[in-house]
Amino acid sequence: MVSSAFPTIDTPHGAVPGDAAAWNRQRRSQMPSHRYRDVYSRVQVPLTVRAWPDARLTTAPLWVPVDLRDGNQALAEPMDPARKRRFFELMVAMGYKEIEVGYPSASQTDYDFVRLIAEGELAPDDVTIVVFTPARRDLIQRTVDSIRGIRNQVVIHMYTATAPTWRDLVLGHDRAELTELILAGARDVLEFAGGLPNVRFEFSPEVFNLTEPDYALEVCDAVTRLWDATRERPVILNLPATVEVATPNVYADQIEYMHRNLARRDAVILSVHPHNDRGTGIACAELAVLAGAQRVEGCIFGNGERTGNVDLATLALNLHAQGVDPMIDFSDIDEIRRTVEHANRLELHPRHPYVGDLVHTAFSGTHQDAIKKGFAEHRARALAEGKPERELEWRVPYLPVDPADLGRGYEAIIRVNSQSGKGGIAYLLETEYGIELPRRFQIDFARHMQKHTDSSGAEVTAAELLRIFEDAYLTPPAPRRVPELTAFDSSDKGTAITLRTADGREHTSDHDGVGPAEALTEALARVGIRIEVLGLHQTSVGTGNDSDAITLIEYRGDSVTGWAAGRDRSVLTATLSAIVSAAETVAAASAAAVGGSVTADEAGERESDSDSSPVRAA
Ligand SMILES: CC(=O)SCCNC(=O)CCNC(=O)[C@H](O)C(C)(C)COP(=O)(O)OP(=O)(O)OC[C@H]1O[C@@H](n2cnc3c(N)ncnc32)[C@H](O)[C@@H]1OP(=O)(O)O
Ligand SMILES: CC(C)C(=O)C(=O)O
Repeated sequence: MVSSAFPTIDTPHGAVPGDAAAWNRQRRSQMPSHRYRDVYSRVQVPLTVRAWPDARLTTAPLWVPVDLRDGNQALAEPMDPARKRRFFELMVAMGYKEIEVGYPSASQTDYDFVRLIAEGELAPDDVTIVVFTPARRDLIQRTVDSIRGIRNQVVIHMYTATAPTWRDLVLGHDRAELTELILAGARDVLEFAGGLPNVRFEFSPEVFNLTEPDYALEVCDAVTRLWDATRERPVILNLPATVEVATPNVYADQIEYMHRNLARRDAVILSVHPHNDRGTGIACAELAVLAGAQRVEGCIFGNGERTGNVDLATLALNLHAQGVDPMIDFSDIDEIRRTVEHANRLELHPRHPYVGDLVHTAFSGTHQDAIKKGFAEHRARALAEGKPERELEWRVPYLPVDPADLGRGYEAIIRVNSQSGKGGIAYLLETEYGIELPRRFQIDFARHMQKHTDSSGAEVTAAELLRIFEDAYLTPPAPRRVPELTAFDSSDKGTAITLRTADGREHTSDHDGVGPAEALTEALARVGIRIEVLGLHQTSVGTGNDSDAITLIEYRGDSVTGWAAGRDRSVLTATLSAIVSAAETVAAASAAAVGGSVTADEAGERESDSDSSPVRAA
């Protein structure tokens, strides 16, 4: 219940409590939003019952990349022939079967590229070539000239804007006059290309999304009648959201309206062509397919006029990520990206869906922890089910798809900065160096890391992580206080240990019935350094002949608890080093403590010279 004494803020679903300042701000901002109510208002769609909200995407639509036409016309520097060719070959290799290759009447480069296809071996037989033209006789003729002799299936794609603002301001025609202009163009297309058996036709009422639905329907039906659309020679009706102006549900309604009401529906391939002005081009395309669209035009990674055409890569990989085969090969997404960036001379954003440099990377601790656990579960399930990891159902949290599906490795998945936690740190050391850290050690190490990242503010690479690990655990504090271990002889009968104290005296002791770690702690106790090893963990760094053993110990001294590590080719020496390193911290803490327990961190700075190891004999 909202108290009447308390200010409220209006929301789309009623008033909610809010503070007075927010309330005042909300009454009026400086934005002149009222200017946009009429010009770009959405059209009214006469649809009362809609099926699209309950529909599901179960198969890929027909994809038509228009990078070489719509994408190209949006570039500051349109593609040169070499770039066009490389891009075209990429699209063919990825599996696209229908490709809009240009606007042959617009430029010699576009014309020549179509001729190159017509005269050469560039396009495999099963690839349909689409050429684009306005409804102008001279330009239609030139377009048809460009495709002479081509062996491939061809689509001649004719367009004219049909929305009121375009009719009034750009073309200067009312509805009837514009219909006549369009039909004249359609007749020209028929006259020049109707007799070519490998040619089909496409019509786009440009700015369909701002065209009155009844007029869009009238024009489209008139065109399919004139072109005599049949199941054998279907006509493509492409309904563009040329400038995206409304929420995606409105576009879905518009498409469903056309889908239900078009004449010759079974002789029409219903196509959509969303742009991305509101940032919802993807949603428009997906909902349009739910609403009846069978074909989608767009650009790979979404180049195109203003904010771009709909991004075909994201659309396809969205399908992939929900278990539907996109029918296009994205298994080397970085190579695709390199070619697209080269052709367009535009870089992709690091957070671009599926392909950006950072889209498979987690910096934040809880995400890293979840990913690490997800990977561990994935590997364990692969072993348990005896299946290759690449074939298992994917359940790793925060990664909607397995980066390996896109040809990416796992190196970039976890990166460490001040937002990271123990999980990410452990993951990086394990994947880069093979060092496996026990959970309690991870917690301790994460504190060291946090100090480092808080003060530097920067990202930490795996190599820096290893150095911080070495400084924190492998390098004993200075000055040295623990007697030097000069002899360590272990046999079935027992262990003899010699320690040399600072005054040069040697202390030899025998230890029967205990392991090497316990023997050393006993020997240290005899020279006054009491240390208890609470836990001992073995791991290694590196692989094969280049690997070193690492021993991690959790210890308790008189006034200090903590972790220490030792590293050596031999497991025994690594273990003894870890104990001596712990003993150094205990001795330093005893020297420093005035009472109470201190942690290893508080016991003193560690020197960075790793040659200072006091273990000599083992
Ligand atoms: C939404 C889209 O992506 S549409 C595609 C847009 N792409 C491009 O424009 C790139 C290629 N375009 C070009 O190279 C040139 O604009 C050309 C060759 C097509 C035409 O050039 P020009 O003859 O110099 O005309 P210009 O571009 O200045 O103006 C367009 C004219 O065509 C008319 N027009 C525009 N679209 C169409 C159309 N689809 N059908 C018929 N006429 C049209 C305009 O009303 C204007 O007529 P006007 O001169 O009588 O006022
Ligand atoms: C004319 C069509 C296909 C177009 O490019 C657009 O509307 O953006």
